[in-house]
Amino acid sequence: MSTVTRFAPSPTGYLHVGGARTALYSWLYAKKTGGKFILRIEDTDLERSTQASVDAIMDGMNWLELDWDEGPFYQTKRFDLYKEVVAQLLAEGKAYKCFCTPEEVDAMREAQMAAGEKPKYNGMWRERTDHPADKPFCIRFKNPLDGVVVIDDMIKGRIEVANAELDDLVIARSDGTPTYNLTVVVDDWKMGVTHVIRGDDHVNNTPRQMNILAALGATLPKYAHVPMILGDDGKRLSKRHGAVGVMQYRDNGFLPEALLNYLVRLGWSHGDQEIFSRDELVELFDLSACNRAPSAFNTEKLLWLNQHYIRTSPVAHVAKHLQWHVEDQKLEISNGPSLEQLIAVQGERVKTLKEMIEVSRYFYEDFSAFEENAAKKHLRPVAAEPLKAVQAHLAALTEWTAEAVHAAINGAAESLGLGMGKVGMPLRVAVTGGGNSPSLDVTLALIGKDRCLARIDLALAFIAERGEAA
Ligand SMILES: Nc1ncnc2c1ncn2[C@@H]1O[C@H](COP(=O)(O)OP(=O)(O)OP(=O)(O)O)[C@@H](O)[C@H]1O
Repeated sequence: MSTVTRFAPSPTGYLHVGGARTALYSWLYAKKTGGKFILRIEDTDLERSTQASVDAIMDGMNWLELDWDEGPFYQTKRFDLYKEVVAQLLAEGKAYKCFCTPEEVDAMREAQMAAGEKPKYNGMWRERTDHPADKPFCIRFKNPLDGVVVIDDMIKGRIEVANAELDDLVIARSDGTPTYNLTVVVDDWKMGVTHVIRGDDHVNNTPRQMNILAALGATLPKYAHVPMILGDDGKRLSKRHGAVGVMQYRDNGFLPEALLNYLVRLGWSHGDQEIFSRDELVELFDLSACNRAPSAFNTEKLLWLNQHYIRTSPVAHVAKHLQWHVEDQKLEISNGPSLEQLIAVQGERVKTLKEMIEVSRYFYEDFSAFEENAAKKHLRPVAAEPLKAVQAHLAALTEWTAEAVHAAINGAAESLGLGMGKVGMPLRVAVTGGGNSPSLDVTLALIGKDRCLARIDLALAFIAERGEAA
């Protein structure tokens, strides 16, 4: 039987990294075993679910290239099926009508708590047949009274839960709508899910769901409960706790493979290997090697991985993702270096694609002011002579290449008997506006001759003005 896994988010916001990692593990397991990965939208909470959230979740999955083989299936479109299953359980005596009012259920719980007992529905309507004709009712599942449910969890190992701990779960509300555990059970069953890989926030639901599946005569799937990713506050990341959405990482300049590599390692390891290509992951990923403990998000490591992928990925691929930031930051790049050229000079120097564009504007745009600290330090009156000399050497060049620029800077320094630094730093501030840039020869070559000469004029004017003011 081939593997079927699923990712089943509730569309109540964007896809955050906790959900994304759980989706990734389900996706990897399906790919690894040559099976199918299903996307199911658990949208039965009508008040909180929105189509915009469904779109945001799919955007996140698309960006991470977690492609689904089937779906998205919407639970709200499957109510007839759920109702049929509830009716079947009722007809077979595996579920029953409960006429308790919410007040009665509350009173029952309060009395149990006052007596020091664990609050639990006491099954008072389980065997009754004296059903009132005109009172609303919900439908409860007849949970077995004895025995234990054993979850042979692929990550957590064996978990045993006594049936005595589980009460008779409501599977349909008094308005006839099915409840969460019922819809999940029906879908996992009808969709032929063989492996339920989900966050361990669901582990308490599992024995209840297994009992309902057994009552339906369904083959039980295998379960793998993935530990939570925790936020800085030590609580599980969730939309309600302001977790960062996957697309925010795109906006912040991360490559999808860096986030994917980071997420897979956060909770799974293969020896001490840190870098995994997608193909390697499909080959090596193994649920039994997942951590049992929760993990905390570490941005430093993600940045390190991002830098690695910026440096080592095919330049055309990085350029494709960089283009998004060009547009996002509204940079006009037609009259400057190509993105491939930019990546070649800045790739080693930045940690994110966003930063790459932020620090590269001078290649494409003139600036109206020099960075204050850099100018204070390097555009002083003593810099005027070296700047004039280097400008003359540069102006005389007949070809504008990094080598020629290099020779011109050297020539200017030698003519004045100065070290390279005395010429180089003022020149850098003059042409880039600040004190940080890739190597000067390459930088000037990419900025272009006319722009460089004009910017040196501006720097000289700035120095002159400064001299007068002093
Ligand atoms: N912090 C987390 N770490 C790992 N997995 C998570 C985390 N939060 C949710 N998941 C898993 O992601 C999947 C989708 O969950 P869901 O759509 O309910 O997201 P959610 O963030 O938990 O929602 P909400 O914030 O509304 O509680 C489930 O399998 C869930 O267990």
